[in-house]
Amino acid sequence: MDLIVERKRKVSGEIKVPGDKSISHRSLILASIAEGVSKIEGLLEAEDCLSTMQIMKDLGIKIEKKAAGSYQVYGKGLDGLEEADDVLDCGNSGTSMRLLTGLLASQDFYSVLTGDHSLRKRPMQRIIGPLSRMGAQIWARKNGLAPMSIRGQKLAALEYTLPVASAQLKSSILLAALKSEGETIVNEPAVSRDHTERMLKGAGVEIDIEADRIVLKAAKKRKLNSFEIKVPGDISSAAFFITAALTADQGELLIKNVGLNKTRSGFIEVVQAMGGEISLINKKDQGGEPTADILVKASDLKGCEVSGEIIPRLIDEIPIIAVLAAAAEGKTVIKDAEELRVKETDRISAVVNEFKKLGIDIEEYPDGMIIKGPVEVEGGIEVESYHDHRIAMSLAVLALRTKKGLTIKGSEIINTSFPGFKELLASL
Ligand SMILES: O=C(O)C1=C[C@@H](OP(=O)(O)O)[C@@H](O)[C@H](O)C1
Ligand SMILES: C=C(OP(=O)(O)O)C(=O)O
Repeated sequence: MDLIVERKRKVSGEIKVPGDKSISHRSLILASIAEGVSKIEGLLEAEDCLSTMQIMKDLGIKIEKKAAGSYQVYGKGLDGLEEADDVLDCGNSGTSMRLLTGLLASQDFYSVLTGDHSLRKRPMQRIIGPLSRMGAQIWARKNGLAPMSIRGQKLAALEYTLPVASAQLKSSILLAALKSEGETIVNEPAVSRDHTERMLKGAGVEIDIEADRIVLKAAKKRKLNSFEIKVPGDISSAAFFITAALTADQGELLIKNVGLNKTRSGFIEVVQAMGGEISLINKKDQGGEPTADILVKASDLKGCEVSGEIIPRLIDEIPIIAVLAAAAEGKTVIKDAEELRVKETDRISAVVNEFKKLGIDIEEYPDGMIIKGPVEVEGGIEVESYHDHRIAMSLAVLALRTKKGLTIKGSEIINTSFPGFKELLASL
């Protein structure tokens, strides 16, 4: 499907973005293995999270929709899942596949996980390795690609240092370890999003979170209490609208109730380093996650360097940071971000290809890119989504400051994380 986005030089209004994708996946999974009924409000009803929901239903969990975004999950405890009678389909969602492989590795039955053509190219050896050391039996295609099949086993505890800062890998190990008795320790090379740890703790599991070292305490038998959660707005979705407002000629945008967990909010620090006028107001704590309203104004931006420990705290925001960079005065250097090459598409080459088509000064590096701005973009052409929601949305925001707009091909992929994006962008 084509998405046509015209030039728009004033961006203002008050909006809300849908619920956080990472927290939504985890709410569904943890509620399913908790004891009794959990209530989720503000769940992200996007294709990725609906894949996780369908899989939990396929594993015998009753999940009832009460209203838009509002669900009741009838958890059956850590031993309550049942073997599904068919293949479990994760669609486009790496989070579903990696977290659920961990969970299913310790369940006493057989499972097969697959996904769409993009997910079937993404690296799964990174989870198969540590899970196998715990005793898991997992088979994959050559080079550790899905479909994967799992013969659930009793697993041993593990101390493991992640080779990459990945919350999916960390969470996969923690979920696998829940039914083992010993102490499982995960060390990270840099801090990645910590929603799994916070939510496990909230559900009564004994877990110590010391920045880059997570300790799941030894226990004869663990149990998760059921919970009620209000999922905050997704900072990764808000980033597109923050960028639209910052790169406009005029206007002021208020985005209500966005999750601002430190392990996720590197994007806000980059906006500040670039001189963007952004303020966080009405700060709150919402079920163990910090939230705020974000007020952002059209700003003169300057280039900056984005590298090192901040990268995992803004990993999904790098394509939209590239859009900020193209509007900023001077050079923006993005490095240490080679993980972008194994997302829904190779996000470094996707951004570089499409920006070059548009006449933006951009250079590609193995671990990032250098962009020199500001650039007046003519537009009036077609650009590609590469079957990647974040590439599609980044190009849609870039289109707002082109002279002749852009046609974004394959834009239906946006529904994997942000249903209603097109309408919200048009409403500004
Ligand atoms: O755990 C999560 O919810 C996620 C972790 C990140 O992936 P990695 O763990 O591969 O870095 C991120 O890119 C993804 O969108 C969501
Ligand atoms: C990388 C992403 O998601 P996932 O890994 O769950 O497919 C993303 O949403 O940008």
